[in-house]
Amino acid sequence: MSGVASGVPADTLLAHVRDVPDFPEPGIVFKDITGLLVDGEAFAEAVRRLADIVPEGVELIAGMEARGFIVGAALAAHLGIGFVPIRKAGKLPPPTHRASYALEYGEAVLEVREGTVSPGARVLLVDDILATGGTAAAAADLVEQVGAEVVGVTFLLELLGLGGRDRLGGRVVSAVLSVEP
Ligand SMILES: O=P(O)(O)OC[C@H]1O[C@H](OP(=O)(O)OP(=O)(O)O)[C@H](O)[C@@H]1O
Ligand SMILES: Nc1ncnc2[nH]cnc12
Repeated sequence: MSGVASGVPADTLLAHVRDVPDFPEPGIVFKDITGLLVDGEAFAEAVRRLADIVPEGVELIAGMEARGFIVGAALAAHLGIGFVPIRKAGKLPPPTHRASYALEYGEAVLEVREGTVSPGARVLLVDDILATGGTAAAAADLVEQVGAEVVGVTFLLELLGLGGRDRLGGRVVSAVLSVEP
């Protein structure tokens, strides 16, 4: 499912990502992608670049609340395939499947509505940022709980040095951009 790579350098996209020190808590440098989303050309370029690195054979995209909805749904529409929201606890009516996880700042529970991911479906997980990998690992557990296959995990931005890839074990992991945290 490769798209045509454009000539826009990756650092042009990175220039739209703002560093916010000590947010949401002291010691965290928050990578704010709002500037990339609000610029139509940059957002479109980001979606094309995500499409370029989608593994072959993906049937469905699952995105993690909330920023994974933005990039995941845009990518799914670009590719013409379906999108499943993986939500934080308490947002979806029952019945749901659940998985708990820890992230760079705090802990949370993810849920997916029963019946939205079919057993055997070839699913690509999509999120904006890979940090410790806790969110993506929990989302992968959820998808596998229902008997579907995680064919890859794709991010807009990978924060290097936080062990995210290690946390995702032998999975196919790809990212459009990468930076030191
Ligand atoms: O690799 P990890 O350490 O798990 O961190 C990455 C996750 O953290 C952020 O989400 P956050 O939970 O802040 O929620 P949001 O998308 O609702 O802002 C980001 O959008 C990823 O989902
Ligand atoms: N440093 C960071 N910036 C933005 N989102 C994040 N999610 C986890 N770590 C993050």
